[in-house]
Parts: sequence; structure tokens; C-alpha cells
Amino acid sequence: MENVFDYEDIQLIPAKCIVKSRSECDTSIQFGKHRFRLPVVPANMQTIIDEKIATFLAERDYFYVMHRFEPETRKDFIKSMREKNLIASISVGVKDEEYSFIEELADEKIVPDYITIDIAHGHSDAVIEMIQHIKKHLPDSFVIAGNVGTPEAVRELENAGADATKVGIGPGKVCITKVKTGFGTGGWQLAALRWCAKAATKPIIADGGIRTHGDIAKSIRFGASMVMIGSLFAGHEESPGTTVEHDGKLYKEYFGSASEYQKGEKKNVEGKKMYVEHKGALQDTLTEMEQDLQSSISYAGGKTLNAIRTVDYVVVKNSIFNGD
Ligand SMILES: NC(=O)C1=CN([C@@H]2O[C@H](COP(=O)(O)OP(=O)(O)OC[C@H]3O[C@@H](n4cnc5c(N)ncnc54)[C@H](OP(=O)(O)O)[C@@H]3O)[C@@H](O)[C@H]2O)C=CC1
Ligand SMILES: Nc1nc2c(ncn2[C@@H]2O[C@H](COP(=O)(O)O)[C@@H](O)[C@H]2O)c(=O)[nH]1
Repeated sequence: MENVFDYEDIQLIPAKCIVKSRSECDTSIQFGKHRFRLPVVPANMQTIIDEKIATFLAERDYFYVMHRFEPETRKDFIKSMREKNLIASISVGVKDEEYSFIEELADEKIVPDYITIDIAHGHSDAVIEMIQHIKKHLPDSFVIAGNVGTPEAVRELENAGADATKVGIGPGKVCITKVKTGFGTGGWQLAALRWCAKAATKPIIADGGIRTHGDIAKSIRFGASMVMIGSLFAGHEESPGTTVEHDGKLYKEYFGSASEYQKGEKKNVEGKKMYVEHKGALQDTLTEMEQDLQSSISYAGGKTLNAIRTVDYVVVKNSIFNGD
């Protein structure tokens, strides 16, 4: 594979500014049937999102994906979002009971707007069959399938009916897939994104490895429509998970969905737990992300996210050990 690089190896090159103020730059994105304020979605992990945060985000036109780790609550969750006239966006796995869950939703005419198939190794028959099952029973739901790390996987999931694919195997902050298995896109996630984007005919979500707001613009440049982020959203006042105090400082837990803390057992563990500094209010981070992205658009010489997609860039080999 030619030209392998990651976020910290790339600098985008500025183009002539066409706005008088960064506030003229529009960070919104059409994704499926809806338009969202930012091309950013908090990770569907139990220490990142819960029903309260999902409602907060949906009410303010941010995209969200609810996690799948309290499966019995999902039906009521969709109903309650519907009652509030908010988008319903859930996650599913691929085990047998998930097939009946999809059928139940269809029978009761409870139709989520977005369904994310959330599996570590998404290039599999299990995911292809689940895409086909959802499309058969809930054809109006927008299906996001993942996670994958190759163009071949993107093509196969798209051909199976996925409306978007999610790229990123192992670049996450609490991920240990790279060290436990030797596989993944950890350390070259941005190059993997570019590789996958060349094959994609539908939107791609870049998932994992985002360490700065500038990495969002870089993901857009290399083909992402949406960027999924865990660690930068961890540790807020609203974040689920316990808060601890250490040396007078407050921290919040952030653990992997394949960690023993999530699974409740040490079987096929590919995630770990860490503590992140308490960050304050979620809205402040979202606002800062929007302002930084407006600035990125202005450096790209445009007024919308599309301007970023065609900017020039340089590779400045500077890799730090991402993830793990
Ligand atoms: N983005 C990433 O890099 C990664 C993300 N995760 C996250 O961890 C959570 C748990 O993921 P996952 O274990 O897939 O979900 P599940 O525990 O729901 O398992 C999914 C199914 O796929 C089977 N399977 C076969 N091969 C694999 C494989 N290599 N990895 C995982 N499952 C496999 C599993 O069987 P069996 O368990 O018997 O093998 C199981 O039946 C998800 O939220 C996922 O997003 C986990 C690792 C990497
Ligand atoms: N290999 C693992 N990856 C995981 C696990 N739990 C979540 N994830 C992935 O990480 C991203 C978030 O990455 P970040 O760099 O923004 O923190 C998340 O969306 C998942 O794809 C895990 O246990 N193991």
C-alpha cells in the first residue's frame, strides 16, 4: 500500500479566504434524510451517550447514535424520541435475538430513522445478513454498517444494502485490538479512510483516532461525511460513568465497548478503561468544535464543508503512537 499516514502526519494547505467572518461558514451536513449542525457524532458507547444526551443532541439538530448495551430499553427509547418528534437512532448487534428485535419493531411499526450495526469486524456474512434483514423488514431505516477497514469491505456492505459504512478498526483511544490481534487501522486510520473512500459510493463515517478538532477537517478532506468520536466526548458533566477525584482533580471513566468493564467478563477483551479529566459542559465542546470547523472551512477558501474536500495537503511524517 502506498502512502501510509495518520492524522498527525498531515497538514492541510490554506486557500484564499472568501468570507469576512468565520461565522459565515456553514458546518452542517446532509446525512440520510436529515441535516445536522456538525459532521460529528459521539461514539455509541456506554460512557459517551445515554438517553438524556441523545435527547439533548437531537433537540439541537446534532446527529447521535444510541449504544446497544441495554437492549431491553431500545423499543421504549425509539417510542419516546418519536413522541418528542426527535430522530430515533439506535444500534444493533448480529446475534439471533437481534433478528427478532428487528421483526418486532417492524410488526409494531416502530421505525428508527437510523440503525447502526455495531460490530468489531464488520466485514462478515453476519453483518451482510443483518443489513439484508433490516432492509427487508424496515426499508425506511437508514442503515450504517461497520466497522471495516478495506475498500472490499465497503463495497460488499454497500452492495448488501448499507446506506453508509463506518471505517476504523483499532484506532480508538481505549482500543487494544492492535496489540491483542496484530490487525487494524490503528496508526494509519487516515490513510485507511482515504483508501476506503475511493471505493465508496455512499457516505463513510470515520470512526476512532480523532485527538484534536483539526482531525475532523482532515477526515472530511480524506472522504468522511461524518466523524465518530469517543475520547473527546468523554468526561463531560453530562457524560455517563463515574466521576473520581485524584489529587484534587476530577476525572471521569471512559471504557471500551469490548473491555471487561462493558462485557462483565474477561472474554475476547479488546478494550480498556481510562480516566479522562473532567471537561465541563458538553455544549461548550460542541460550540468549540463548530467554531474550529468554521475556521477550517475559511482556511479551505470556502463557505461550506465541501471546500475542505478538495484542499491540497502535505505529508509531514510525524507519527505518534495513536490509540493503545
Ligand atoms: N472499532 C473497533 O476497532 C472495535 C470496536 N469494538 C466494539 O466492541 C463492541 C463489541 O464488539 P463485538 O465483539 O463485535 O460484538 P459482539 O460481542 O456482539 O459479537 C459480535 C458477534 O460476532 C462474532 N465474531 C466473530 N469474529 C469476531 C471478531 N473478530 N470480533 C468480534 N466478534 C466476532 C462474535 O462471536 P464470538 O464473541 O463468539 O467471537 C459475536 O457472535 C462493539 O461495540 C464494537 O464496536 C470492539 C473491537 C474493535
Ligand atoms: N478496539 C476497540 N475499539 C473500541 C472499543 N470500544 C469502542 N471502540 C471504538 O473506538 C471508537 C472511539 O475512538 P476514540 O479514539 O474517539 O476514543 C468507537 O467509536 C469505537 O469504534 C473497544 O473496546 N475496543
